[in-house]
Amino acid sequence: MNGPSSNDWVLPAHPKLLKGKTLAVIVLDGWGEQVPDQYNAIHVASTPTMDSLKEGAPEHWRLIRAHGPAVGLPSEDDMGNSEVGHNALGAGRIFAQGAKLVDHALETGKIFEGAGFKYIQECFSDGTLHLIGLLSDGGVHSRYDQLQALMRGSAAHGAKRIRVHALTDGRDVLDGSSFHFMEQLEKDLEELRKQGVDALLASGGGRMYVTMDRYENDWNVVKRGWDAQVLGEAPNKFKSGLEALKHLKAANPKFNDQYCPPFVIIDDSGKAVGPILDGDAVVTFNFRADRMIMLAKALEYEDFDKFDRVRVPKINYAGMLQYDGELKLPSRYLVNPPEIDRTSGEYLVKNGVRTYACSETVKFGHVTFFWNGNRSGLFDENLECYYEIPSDQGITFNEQPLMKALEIGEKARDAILSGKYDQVRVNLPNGDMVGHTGDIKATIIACEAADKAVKMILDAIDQVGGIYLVTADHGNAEDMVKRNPKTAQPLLDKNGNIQILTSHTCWPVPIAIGGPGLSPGVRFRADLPDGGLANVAATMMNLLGFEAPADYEPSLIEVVES
Ligand SMILES: O=C(O)[C@@H](CO)OP(=O)(O)O
Ligand SMILES: [Mn+2]
Ligand SMILES: [Mn+2]
Repeated sequence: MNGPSSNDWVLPAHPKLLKGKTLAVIVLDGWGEQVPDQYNAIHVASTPTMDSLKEGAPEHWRLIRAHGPAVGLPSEDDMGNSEVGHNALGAGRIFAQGAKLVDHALETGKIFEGAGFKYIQECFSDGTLHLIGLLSDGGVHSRYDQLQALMRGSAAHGAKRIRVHALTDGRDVLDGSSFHFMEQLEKDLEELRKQGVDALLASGGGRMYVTMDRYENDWNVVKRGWDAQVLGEAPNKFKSGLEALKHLKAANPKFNDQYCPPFVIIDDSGKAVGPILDGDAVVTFNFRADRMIMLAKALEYEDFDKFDRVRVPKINYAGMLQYDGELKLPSRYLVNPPEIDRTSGEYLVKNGVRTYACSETVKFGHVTFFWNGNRSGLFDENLECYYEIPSDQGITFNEQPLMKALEIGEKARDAILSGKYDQVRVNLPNGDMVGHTGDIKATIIACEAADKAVKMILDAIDQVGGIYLVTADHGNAEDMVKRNPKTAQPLLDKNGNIQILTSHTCWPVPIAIGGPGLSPGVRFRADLPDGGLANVAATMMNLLGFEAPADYEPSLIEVVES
C-alpha cells in the first residue's frame, strides 16, 4: 500500500484530549507478568515504581498481549520478541511477520519461483550454495524447519553443493540444545548426500560471539564469523559439528551455546570444506533483521571499512528477507518483508510532534528502526532527535546488570525538562538483556535498575505536568525457568537441576498510564480484553491530543465524564 496523499497525513484533533502535554513512552524490554514466585526476577526484585503503577488497575494499569498472532507471529506458541513487539507498538497495526511470510513462501513453493532465488540459482551449476544463520527453532530470528525446507528445495531446484554455516543459539531455546540441532543438521545433510548433493556443515560459532551482533555494537563479532565463513579460518578446526561442540564444551567449563567460539570444518587433508569463493551463492536464512544487517553490509558493500575482509568473494547474495527497507539491504532477498507503512512515528512527525528517542546501543534500533517499521534514520531532522548511549562491549550483561539504565533515565529526564519535545521515548534493556544470560541474581539487579530509571522519568513528567505511558515489548525476566505447562512447576534436567530459561516468554506485558497531565476522565476501556501491543500506537496518539488513523488497532483508552 502506498502512503496516503499529504493531506491524509493530518490527524484530526481528539474531541476531548488536548495537545501540548509532554508524553513519556517507556518500553521495558523483556518485562512480562507471571506467577509471583522465586523464579520471577521482577517479582523478587524491589521495584517500587512499577509496583505503584499496578495499583492503578484496572483504569490505569492493565495487561496486553505481546506474543503470537497479536504481534503477527504464526501461532499462540510463538513467544514475542523485540522486532515484532516494537513493530506493533510503532505501527499500530498487526502485520504478518517474517516467520509467517517465510512459512507461506515455503509451503506454496513461491520462494523458489521468485527473483531472489533465481539470482541464487545462477550459481548452482558451477558454485556452492552457502546458508548462514541461526540453528534453532526459537522462531525469533530463524526456524530450523525453514532451513530444512530451504536446503531440500534448493537441492530439488538444482543446487549440487551446499555448505551450512551454523550459529548456535541457547538464547531463544534452552542452553545446551545446540547438540540436538547439530545432530539433526548432520542427519539432514547426510540425507542430502545420499541423494547426490555434496552437502556439509562448513563452520559454526555461538550467535553472541560470532556474526549476530547488532546496531554496530562490536564489529569483531562479525569479523570472527567472516573469517570462519568466508576465509575458512578459525582457531578451532574439527571434522564435524558434533565433534566441535563436544570438544569445545569439554575444554571450557563455562561453555554455552550463545558464546561458542568460532570453528571450521576441515577434510582429511586439513583443508576447510566450505570457504565462500568467487562464483558461489550465499543466503542468510534468518528472517529477522537486526542481527543480520552487519553481515549483510560486509557481504554486499563494496566500500567497507569496519574490518579487513582480506578477500571479498564475488558472490550472488540474498537475504531470506530484505532486512532494511530504507538502506535496501540486502538488495536481493527470497521473501518480501512485511510492508510496514504509515507508522505512528511518521504520522506524528507530519503532525508537528517533536520526538526524542533514546536507548543504549544494544536496543537503540528497537526504539528507532523497529519502531519505525524497520526503517533507518529520522523522518524529520528538525523535529526528531535519536540519541544512542554506547553499550558496554565484549561482556555478558550479567557482569554489568545495571547496563546504561540510569544514563538512559537521565537523558530522558533532560529531554523532558528541556521542553523541546512532545514525546520522549525510551527502551530500558535490562530485564531482557540480563534475563537472556539465565543468571537470576543478576536479572533481579537488572530489574531494580530499570525500575529506578522509570522513576527518574516519571519524576520529570511530574515536574512538567506531563503524561506517561509505561509498557514492555514481550516477557523475559518474569520467568527464568522452564515450567511444566500443567503444574507451572520448574522442570528438572536429567541431573536433577532446574532448567534455566534464557528465552522470551508468551506472558502478557503491563501497560500503565498516568501523570499530572492525564485528563481525569481518561481510563482503560473494559471492552478490549484481548488488546495487544498494536493497540498502543492509537493510545499514544490520543494522549498527544490526536485521533488515530481509522485503520489502526483501537485505542486502549476512553474518556469519561469525571
Ligand atoms: O537478543 C535477541 O536477538 C532477541 C532474542 O533472540 O531478543 P530481543 O527480541 O529482545 O532483541
Ligand atoms: Mn525485546
Ligand atoms: Mn530479548
